[in-house]
Amino acid sequence: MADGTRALFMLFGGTGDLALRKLYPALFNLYKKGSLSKHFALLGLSRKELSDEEFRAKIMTSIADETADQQVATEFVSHFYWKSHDVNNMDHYQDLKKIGNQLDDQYQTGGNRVFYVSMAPRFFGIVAQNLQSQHVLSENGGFNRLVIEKPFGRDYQSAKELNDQLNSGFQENQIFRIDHYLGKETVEAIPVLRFGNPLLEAVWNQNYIKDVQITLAESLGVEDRAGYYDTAGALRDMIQNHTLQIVSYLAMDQPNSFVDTAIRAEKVKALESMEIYTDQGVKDNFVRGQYAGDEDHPDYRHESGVPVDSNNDTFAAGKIVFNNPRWGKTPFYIRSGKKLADKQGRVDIEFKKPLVDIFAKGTGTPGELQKNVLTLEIDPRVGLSLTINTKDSKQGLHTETVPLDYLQSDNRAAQVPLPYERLFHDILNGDGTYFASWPEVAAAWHFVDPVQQVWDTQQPDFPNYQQGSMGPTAADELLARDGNAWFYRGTK
Ligand SMILES: NC(=O)C1=CN([C@@H]2O[C@H](COP(=O)(O)OP(=O)(O)OC[C@H]3O[C@@H](n4cnc5c(N)ncnc54)[C@H](OP(=O)(O)O)[C@@H]3O)[C@@H](O)[C@H]2O)C=CC1
Ligand SMILES: O=C1O[C@H](COP(=O)(O)O)[C@@H](O)[C@H](O)[C@H]1O
Repeated sequence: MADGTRALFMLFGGTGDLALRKLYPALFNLYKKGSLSKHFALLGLSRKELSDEEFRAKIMTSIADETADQQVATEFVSHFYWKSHDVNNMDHYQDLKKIGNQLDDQYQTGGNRVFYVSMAPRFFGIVAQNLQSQHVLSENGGFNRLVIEKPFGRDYQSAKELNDQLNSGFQENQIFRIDHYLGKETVEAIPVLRFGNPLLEAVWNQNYIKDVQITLAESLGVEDRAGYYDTAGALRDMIQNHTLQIVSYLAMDQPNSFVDTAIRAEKVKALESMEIYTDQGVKDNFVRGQYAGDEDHPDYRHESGVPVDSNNDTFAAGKIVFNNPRWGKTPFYIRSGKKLADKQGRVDIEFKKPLVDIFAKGTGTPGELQKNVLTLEIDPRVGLSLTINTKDSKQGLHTETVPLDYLQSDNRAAQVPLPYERLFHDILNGDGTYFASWPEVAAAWHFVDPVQQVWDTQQPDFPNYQQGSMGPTAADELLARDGNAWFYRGTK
């Protein structure tokens, strides 16, 4: 990993939930695998007053599940330091500057700095601006990289304002907008599946693909995040970012080479060719939902922290139409929601049937040919399968469908890097392939904003789906109108 192994991390929100649950374990895994060398240090920051030792004890707890080897864990945490820091207090940045320089010298970091803002979104821009104006950026010839958590704005306008703030101190190639779905094994594999297999890429278009379905379903509800979630909803929380990012990898044209700039350029073109809906288009092509209660579980409006009159969407589904030659008539259906039948992240690609079914009038009792379906499983299993038509083993000609399957083994799954581990690795390498660029984020908001605007002005008929179902019936009708149906129906 060349010089990327040398770095000083400044982690804003160092005692936060995300840092403790995801970020430190991911860094620890990189350390165990040798991707982080002895030339790294991490300065944890928040308003809390902690000693280095108290901070290190928190890190030990955070990484406890990742190792039984106390010596490696102790070595790792010895690289961690704490500074009480209020991001609104300018004086505090002077301390950051001094400590940063000391740690650079002590760990010979080469002046490389990663600023990770793992805080509430209202602080993203403030931190970026203050780092620049208070001269905390490395001036020793190393790199300066800014990592921003989600959500990136709540509409195009707020995202643009945030982006302008970030740009005051950082250039686009220094900004890493985290979308943890892009660190998932199956999502990262999409470009390889498509561009590494001519037999797939040759048919990856409207001539052969009937429709594409993306499902990011969760069985959990809003849990303890109502404060955030009730201001976001499924459309902003899961569709604008994770779902449309997956759409972009599925829909883009082949880049000239597999480098981040070329890939991002193709992703943007795909996202910008999505049809932006009029108000009527939104009504025809998008469905929202909110879950009902049952005898054992409250409905969404009675979850802790949710207003009893909330019209927030806990489910969103839609149809995407592309105005480009590759996809012209092929719809992409997307859906995501909470309290659905299963935790299930997947892509189902339905191919067209042969124009003529020559087996339909054969001898015996022929079966009807079925569509080929390529399924990419993202969560909880990692795998892929392709259903194909073949002959069954009985006497006479009967067709049947069999799957060609790949399912990741438990053994292999145990070796797979965590999503945040992959993303940290890429940040250290300066590789933005699996991060959302600003034009992609902007295009996604341009698509989502009209939907949200219509929803904001219309009273929904909530609640409208049962917990444990796959969402409102209107989401099934959306596909039925085109003569299609969701391939994945849930296991309940
Ligand atoms: N938690 C999760 O599972 C996920 C979180 N995210 C995103 O990650 C980010 C962080 O979320 P999460 O960890 O849950 O948030 P938390 O509320 O758990 O942590 C927020 C952190 O910010 C610190 N903080 C708050 N105000 C200030 C201030 N003025 N100056 C300095 N530090 C401050 C807090 O510490 P203190 O009070 O001591 O100052 C705390 O360390 C958010 O953008 C969220 O959307 C994204 C996906 C999942
Ligand atoms: O970004 C988010 O993702 C999680 C789902 O992530 P997963 O990796 O568990 O599939 C979702 O629960 C959360 O609401 C959203 O903010």
